[in-house]
Amino acid sequence: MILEHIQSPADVKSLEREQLPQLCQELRKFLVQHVSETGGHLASNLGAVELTVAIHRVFDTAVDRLVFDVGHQCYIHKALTGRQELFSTLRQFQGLSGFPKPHESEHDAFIAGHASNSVSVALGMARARTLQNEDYSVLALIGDGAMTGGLAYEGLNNAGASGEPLIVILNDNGMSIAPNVGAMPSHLSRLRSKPAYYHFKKWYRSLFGKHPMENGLYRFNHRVKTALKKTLWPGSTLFEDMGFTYLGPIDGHDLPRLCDVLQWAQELHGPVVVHVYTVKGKGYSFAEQNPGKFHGIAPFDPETGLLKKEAAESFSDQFGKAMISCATQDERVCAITAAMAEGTGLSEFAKEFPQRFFDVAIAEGHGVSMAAGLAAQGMIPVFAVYSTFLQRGYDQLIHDVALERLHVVLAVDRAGLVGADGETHHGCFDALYLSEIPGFTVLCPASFAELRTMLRRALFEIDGPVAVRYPRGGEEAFRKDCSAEPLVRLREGGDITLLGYGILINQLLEAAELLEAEGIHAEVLKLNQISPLSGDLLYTFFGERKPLLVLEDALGAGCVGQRVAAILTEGGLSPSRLILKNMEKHFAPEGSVAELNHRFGLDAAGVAAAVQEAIGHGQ
Ligand SMILES: Cc1ncc(C[n+]2csc(CCOP(=O)(O)OP(=O)(O)O)c2C)c(N)n1
Ligand SMILES: CC(=O)[C@@H](O)[C@H](O)COP(=O)(O)O
Ligand SMILES: [Mg+2]
Repeated sequence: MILEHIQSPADVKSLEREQLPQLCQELRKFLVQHVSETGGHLASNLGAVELTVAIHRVFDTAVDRLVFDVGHQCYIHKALTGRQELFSTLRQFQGLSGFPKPHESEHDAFIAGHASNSVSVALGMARARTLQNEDYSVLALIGDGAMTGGLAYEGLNNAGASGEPLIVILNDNGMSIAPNVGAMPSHLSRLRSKPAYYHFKKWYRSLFGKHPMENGLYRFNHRVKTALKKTLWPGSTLFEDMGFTYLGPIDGHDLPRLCDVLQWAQELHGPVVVHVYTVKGKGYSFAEQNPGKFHGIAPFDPETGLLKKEAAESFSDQFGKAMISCATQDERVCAITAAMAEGTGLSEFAKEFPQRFFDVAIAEGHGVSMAAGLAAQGMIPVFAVYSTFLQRGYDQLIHDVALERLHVVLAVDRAGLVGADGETHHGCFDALYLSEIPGFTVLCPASFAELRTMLRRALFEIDGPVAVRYPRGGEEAFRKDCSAEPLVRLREGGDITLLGYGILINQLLEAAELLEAEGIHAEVLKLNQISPLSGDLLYTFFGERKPLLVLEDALGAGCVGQRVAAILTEGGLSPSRLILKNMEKHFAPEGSVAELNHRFGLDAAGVAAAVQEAIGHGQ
């Protein structure tokens, strides 16, 4: 066994070249074994094994800066940088994160989770290095999916022209989570089919010995050749036009070649794109055959590739079905996804209504603006998007949608705590930022039936922009009936009001039971619409002044609880005591949703304890 002796990248460097294929084989086995137990992002990591080993052979990530894009492909890097023994805790509460985390290791240069920012971050680091007169390499490792995001082009545009030494490694496997879409993937696939130029470059370079950049003639020729090529050769790549030296395409599973090319890229001492093509899921047949399923997978049996526990029906599944029914009824209904068709439950819709389904790639801002355009011309666009990724479209929501009160519907999936993906992926902001935008109606179903009803209301009854926000996963214990009213009383009680929205209502109902056993009678109110909040409606429910607890899996500042309390105070009905149970100013880490709710005191026990502390037993 080689892998068990790898404690740091220095151990990778000290291996003989002949030992490297075995290391790669062991790494793949290690990945499959661990991810099958914990769940995680398997396919992308399997495809990046040789590439990561090559990076550690050529660079020193304790000094050189390796910026991962998205970061879901960092597992091999973690295994090679002293974190192998933590893999049994991968993506668990207080365990090893599934994404790069600078606080975990000096080898993790930057945090990651959201796509397409790596080139910008790397350019910032490269500029800092130059300003500080230091000498190290900066690398951005970006996939072809992440390369469809607009932010990547802002970075490339700036980096290519800057002349800063910076290496962008483009790991092109033809896949986002699903097959990649759009013009850029087509450009890349054309490049993949034309490796001849790279071979010529390689041969020409070999004429100048081991370190051609040290040869003045080579350096001069390189500059002349680049200039001539830009002027005369119309087939140059987008990257070259942007000011990068383009090296590729290179077989990303050919380790010796990868090492040579990375060395070469380092010596070029300018903006370089290394275009590597890989196979997503490489080396594990189930993942190679079905890279989408193994992109991010729950625990599975490594022998059969089957999930250990079949996933229960989710809000996303229900949303997908409801969308088919709405689109059947009304030809104006369209669906938009930003590379998350499967995750948002839209795969069947895409098959049934291919003309009215738009995958815009990893481009949430564009998705919002395109929805605005569709709405402006009389269609009913529904943009299904994870809460966390919608953050990328905040300006477009205000500028392109809200100012003209366009009827754009947002299906905000993964609202609230999401679990194992951790701080970069929780949807703890949308309830605040959507409610802030004038004219937005924000609906919060707590059951499948409510999701169906609210989606219909959003599409066919409510004017202007509407968001329907619902959580990751399935229904909980809440009574599965459905209420369309903006505010509903679920339980009577004279000692305190417990107010919540979405599935957190389950914790409130459970807390009310716990409190009842202690002799505290809690009323439970459920907000179905968190914006706009009607004073008149609130006043009818809060006629009698008593303590109020508001439960939210959102940040504290600007939360619904604060807004409700302000409205009540304005109406002279301020609660006798206000208890806001939310995440205050904390980013939640990874962990199961139940563990995280417990950590922040948002579970039934936490709510009951807060009530008891605030109003005591003697009520
Ligand atoms: C802004 C943003 N939108 C969506 C996602 C969800 N997402 C995570 S990985 C991924 C596909 C990335 O494809 P690629 O960069 O090619 O990496 P691969 O998985 O193929 O290695 C998507 C859409 C995200 N992380 N960030
Ligand atoms: C890395 C990434 O951003 C996605 O793969 C994300 O992890 C998907 O999350 P779900 O598992 O909730 O679909
Ligand atoms: Mg890809």
